[in-house]
Amino acid sequence: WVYSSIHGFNQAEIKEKLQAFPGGSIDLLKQDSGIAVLTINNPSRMNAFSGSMMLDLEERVSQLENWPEGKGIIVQGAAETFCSGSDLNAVRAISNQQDGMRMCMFMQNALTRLLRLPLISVALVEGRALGGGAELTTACDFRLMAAGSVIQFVHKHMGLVPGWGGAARLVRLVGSQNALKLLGGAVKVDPELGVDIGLVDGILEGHQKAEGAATLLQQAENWLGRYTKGPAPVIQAVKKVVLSGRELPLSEALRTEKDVFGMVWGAPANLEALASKSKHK
Ligand SMILES: CCCC(=O)SCCNC(=O)CCNC(=O)[C@H](O)C(C)(C)COP(=O)(O)OP(=O)(O)OC[C@H]1O[C@@H](n2cnc3c(N)ncnc32)[C@H](O)[C@@H]1OP(=O)(O)O
Repeated sequence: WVYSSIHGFNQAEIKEKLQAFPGGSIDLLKQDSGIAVLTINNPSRMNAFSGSMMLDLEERVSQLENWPEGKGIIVQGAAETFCSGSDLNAVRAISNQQDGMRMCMFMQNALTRLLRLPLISVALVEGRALGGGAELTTACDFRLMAAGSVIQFVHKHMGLVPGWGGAARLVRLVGSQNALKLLGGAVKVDPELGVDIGLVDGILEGHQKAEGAATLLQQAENWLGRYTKGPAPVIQAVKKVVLSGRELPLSEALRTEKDVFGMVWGAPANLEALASKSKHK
């Protein structure tokens, strides 16, 4: 948690406020494969985040934090587009300083917890990821874009900067020079530019209607499958050591790595591998 009561954050207050802006949902499907699909679902507003969807998001993240069999997660938008950011109707209604700060802290908490899940996460971007939608993509470990899609930090055009943690994460992903260009120019990032600057990890074939053709979700599941093959405790351990390396100072990250190593050492997957005398040719 980035913010708690010691930072003057009153979660109950903002939850009550957000509840007053209903519409849409965040849907979670946990699959037997250990891959969950989280869908941003508000098609009549291009999957913009209503207040109740912000609350839903936090609830879904809590459910994923308690999923021992989980290995990966794909975040997608409903109806062939990703997410157009915050719902501008809600934004207008809470445009005062105090509510804005509370919403910002609430969303930073939720998205930080999403990124810190012990699951390998992928944002599957089809259509547009705008404003807060672009920020959401940075709260995943990887981003895959369908041909013709766009990620755009449109905040400057709204007289804003990112507030859901998107700027801090973007700098870590693409470096400060590229982040400054993307935010300062509100640049439309297409899949090719995304790959060039290291924001995007793969480009998916356009949505194919032909019978037998893989859907974008299937393509994303296949892509993620390379990294989630194996027992859940091992995949979760992989995510934990990378996360600590990414977020913590070196000595702390090393101590965390030792603790995580202690959890997999001598555990069933390790003993099975030793017994099978596997060769890594
Ligand atoms: C810290 C967070 C910062 C933020 O996220 S600020 C919000 C940033 N996002 C935006 O400003 C997006 C504004 N919307 C647009 O640019 C366009 O609607 C967009 C997404 C390019 C789609 O354009 P079109 O394909 O022409 O479709 P359209 O404009 O007719 O939209 C269809 C319906 O969706 C609605 N919509 C789209 N984005 C929304 C949003 N963010 N909040 C609330 N409603 C939104 C839009 O008003 C329209 O509704 P209606 O059919 O007129 O009732």
